[in-house]
Amino acid sequence: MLLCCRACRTMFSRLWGRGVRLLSAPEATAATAFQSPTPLPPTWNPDNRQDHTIPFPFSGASGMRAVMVEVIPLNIRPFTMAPWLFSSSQPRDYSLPNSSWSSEMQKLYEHYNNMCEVDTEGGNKVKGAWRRLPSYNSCLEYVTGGQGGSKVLQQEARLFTRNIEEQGAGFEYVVFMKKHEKTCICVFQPGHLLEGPPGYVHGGAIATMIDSVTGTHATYLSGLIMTANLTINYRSPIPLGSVVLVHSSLDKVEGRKAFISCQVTSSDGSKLHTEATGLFLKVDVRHLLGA
Ligand SMILES: CCCCCCCCCCCC(=O)SCCNC(=O)CCNC(=O)[C@H](O)C(C)(C)COP(=O)(O)OP(=O)(O)OC[C@H]1O[C@@H](n2cnc3c(N)ncnc32)[C@H](O)[C@@H]1OP(=O)(O)O
Repeated sequence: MLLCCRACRTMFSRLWGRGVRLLSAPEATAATAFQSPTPLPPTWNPDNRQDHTIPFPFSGASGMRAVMVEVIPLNIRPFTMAPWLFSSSQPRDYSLPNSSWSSEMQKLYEHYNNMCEVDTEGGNKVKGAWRRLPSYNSCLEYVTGGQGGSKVLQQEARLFTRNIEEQGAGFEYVVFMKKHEKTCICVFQPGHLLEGPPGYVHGGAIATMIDSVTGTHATYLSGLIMTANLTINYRSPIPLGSVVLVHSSLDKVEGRKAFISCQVTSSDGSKLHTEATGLFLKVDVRHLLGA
């Protein structure tokens, strides 16, 4: 971490005593040498090819004094760190269309969105079978899970799938839920940063999407949950930049356990890419906070 501006120094002061220390001059030199500019591999899309370099050493406004500090990993859980690290003002809904969405993605979004409940001019809601689930940091009003759950989710931390700033580069997706049938469908457009085999999506990125969609589904049905088990079979590769559907359906609930199955298919449903089953356990908020 480089203390180069007021924001960095503010964050540093918040983290001081929680696993952060100043580096000595030789240590700082070694750290900067280690982080020299590294070109990343070319991206999957020939039209989109560019060398990504990390500008370093930092060349900020003149007159600023940069200091290296080391962040020592401590047993600090992300939920307890979140309020200091993420402090933008208004939560943004990352599941709304943006300019990176292909026309197919947009079309599928509109298809499901047109079947969702809508607000009328009189302020009433007209019921549709489907509901669009807003992204992690703007979903509080819909979450089952009581006050404790709300407190955890009230923070503005983003699910990591929503942490790639460049639109279209990572996980572009929107989830819709059909509550009465206990199903969810996610329209997913994987971007070039998710590359695994050349031109195809990395299996870990597919697992991430499956966990996120089924986990979100379980959260809306049961409140706070954690994934206990996820079993995945990869049937056919997913081309980067394509649009696929992630189908999630609740199989059964047994006490704290929700069993959910999932299929990833091509957008017309004709090709099966991946199938999975997951077990989600309802947890107390204290479990997440490590109490
Ligand atoms: C609004 C949207 C925003 C929210 C949107 C969020 C979307 C993203 C969701 C991402 C979710 C994640 O990735 S969560 C991160 C990945 N997961 C984790 O890190 C979980 C780590 N594991 C744990 O914390 C724990 O092991 C738990 C919570 C899973 C279970 O612990 P526990 O609560 O103490 O339960 P325990 O007594 O052990 O077990 C209870 C019962 O479950 C069974 N059980 C427990 N684990 C397993 C297992 N792996 N496979 C089979 N069965 C199991 C036990 O046999 C027992 O059955 P019986 O004897 O009662 O019959």
